[in-house]
Amino acid sequence: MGQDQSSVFDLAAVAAASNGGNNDPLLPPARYIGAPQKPSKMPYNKYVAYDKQVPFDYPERTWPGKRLQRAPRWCSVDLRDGNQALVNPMDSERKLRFWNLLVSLGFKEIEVGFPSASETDYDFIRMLIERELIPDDVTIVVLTQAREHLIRKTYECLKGAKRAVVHFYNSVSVLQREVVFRKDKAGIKKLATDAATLCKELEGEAEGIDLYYEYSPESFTGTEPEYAVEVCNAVIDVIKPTPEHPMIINLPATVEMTTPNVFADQVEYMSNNLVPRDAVVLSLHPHNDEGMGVAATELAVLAGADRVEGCLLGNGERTGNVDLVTLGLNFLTQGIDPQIDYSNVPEIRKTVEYCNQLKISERHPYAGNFVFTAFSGSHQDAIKKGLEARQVAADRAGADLDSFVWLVPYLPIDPKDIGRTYEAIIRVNSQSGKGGMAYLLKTNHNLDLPKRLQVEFDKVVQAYADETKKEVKDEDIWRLFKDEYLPVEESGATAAGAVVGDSKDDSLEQWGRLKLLKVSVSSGEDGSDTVLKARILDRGVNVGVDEPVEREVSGMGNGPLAAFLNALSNFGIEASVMDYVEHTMSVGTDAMAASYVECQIGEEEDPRIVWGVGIDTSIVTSSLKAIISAINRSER
Ligand SMILES: CC(=O)SCCNC(=O)CCNC(=O)[C@H](O)C(C)(C)COP(=O)(O)OP(=O)(O)OC[C@H]1O[C@@H](n2cnc3c(N)ncnc32)[C@H](O)[C@@H]1OP(=O)(O)O
Ligand SMILES: CC(C)C(=O)C(=O)O
Ligand SMILES: [Mg+2]
Repeated sequence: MGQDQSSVFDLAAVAAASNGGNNDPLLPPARYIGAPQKPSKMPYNKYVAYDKQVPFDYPERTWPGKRLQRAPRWCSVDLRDGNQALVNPMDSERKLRFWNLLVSLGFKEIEVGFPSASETDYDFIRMLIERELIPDDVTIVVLTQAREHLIRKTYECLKGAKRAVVHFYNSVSVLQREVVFRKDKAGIKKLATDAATLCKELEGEAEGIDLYYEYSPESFTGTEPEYAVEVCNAVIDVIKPTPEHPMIINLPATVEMTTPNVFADQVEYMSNNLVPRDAVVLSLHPHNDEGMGVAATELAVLAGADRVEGCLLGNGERTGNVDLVTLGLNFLTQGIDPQIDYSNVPEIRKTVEYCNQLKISERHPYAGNFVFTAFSGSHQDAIKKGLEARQVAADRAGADLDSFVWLVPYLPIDPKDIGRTYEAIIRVNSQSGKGGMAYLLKTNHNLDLPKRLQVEFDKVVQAYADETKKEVKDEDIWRLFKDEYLPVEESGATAAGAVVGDSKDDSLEQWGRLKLLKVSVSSGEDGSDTVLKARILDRGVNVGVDEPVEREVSGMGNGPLAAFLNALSNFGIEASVMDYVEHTMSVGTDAMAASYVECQIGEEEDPRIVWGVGIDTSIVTSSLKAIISAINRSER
């Protein structure tokens, strides 16, 4: 170790002794409700606040006032950093599959491996070069430590490539200088400049290759930014990039150890102090140790970074490299072209999971199974209303719905834009409300239930959800709905003259006293009243026990509904219609209609308010069936 500082552990111990360095005893107590929180047994005194390890402030920062305006240059490091983090590193078949995916998505810079580290990496890169699998507009990047034999091997591997970036790195952090390299600042800087000098010397062996360089002050986040500038500028001085032939200075958050605002300050400081800045592509290589990789990257882009390295769906060392899919789609949702084609996220996910032999989480942004699914009632209600309002607004504007502006509560992106569907947007469980069930009935069964009917049927669904304690699938909702509202057909038979639209489902118990078999409607003699004749099966109140009887009844009224209610008085049933809604369910000659009636049934002093539903090819018949449905339900 050099003489320019005492041990990092001594400094840390001093800071830790003062409560990690940042606990402020003078802060007023936090406001709270109820009992105060108790001190935990967590060993916080072991840890040292970031700015006590590497003091840094940058009041000149300008990034907080900036906004994202264009996509950075993207570089995938899946085949190198992602690969080195896998339980089973990719074989050449998997690497090639990943490579093909990256090329097809539009990546123009791809780090293809660490050729001096393994034969697999070396051979894979040779295969790409020799089989001419690298499109002219794609640049490969190869990584090497700043060590002579590894650099030499790297150049050997590149022979025959058209264009390549040699990426060399060495750690420069306070901790690694002391514990890994056991060198002082000057010694670490020399490691970097020696590597740069060797690279320049080896250029003779890289004849015919359009060669570029990338240097990473590894563990940048644990490094004094002033020192990182000193090392990077020394490397730049050796490489001598120009604006026409720039080099990449890549700032790795090898370990994420600060809040994103501090990282952005560090990056802006670097951006302002690298010389000559216009010959440098300033790059980020964020990891996600504290779960803020995406946030840190976005702020650091505001702070001046030109380029971002990461992995698809966030694979990578420990908690991963920053997720390029999330980043790209975050740009998209800000109205900025990500310049990478993420229009088929399920396909990307399939390939990434296959190649990495690792599964992503159900909640993974944009790609997880549940990210377009709402279980909770108020979310479902808002999504349903939002989708409907958007449709209305697009129709009003005469615009194509697929390209119409996307504003839907709880859905930051149109699932269709990334190859996902609406199918699973709304799923129902005990946390759901009427909106979810209504959405599924509308989307999957063309039934647009009136609001009060939704409220009524929701109680049935809710009771089922509470009883089963499971998700209520669309097929469950449909069975519950049929069982509740639609008269059940006798198993295996269709009664003579039966009207269509009855539910046939052998698994449902048959119930319901009345069944409409046939109906005819005509005008009365003076043309003012409607005369209705109906054949009705009366199975008795105790269905399956009482003997069924078929009865012909007739009635008159100022319309089919009134005439039918009048006819039903023959069964001693008193009913009146309070609300009536109908709609067609499909178009064409065999179009079906759905009717919903809210009926008051029974004595005036003790009436029951129930909804009934009818489905038929004839609107009139569907409305009569809806009345039968309501009456049957009132007696159930
Ligand atoms: C943050 C990152 O992701 S960096 C990339 C890390 N990726 C990988 O390591 C994957 C591939 N690496 C490997 O397979 C191996 O490390 C190899 C083949 C490259 C090198 O293997 P080895 O030489 O056997 O060993 P190892 O990696 O342990 O080397 C450690 C030595 O290199 C030095 N070293 C480590 N990194 C660097 C570097 N970037 N530049 C210069 N020296 C370095 C260490 O200080 C240590 O030196 P010492 O032996 O004098 O103590
Ligand atoms: C080699 C460097 C760029 C790296 O992967 C890291 O620091 O995380
Ligand atoms: Mg890394």
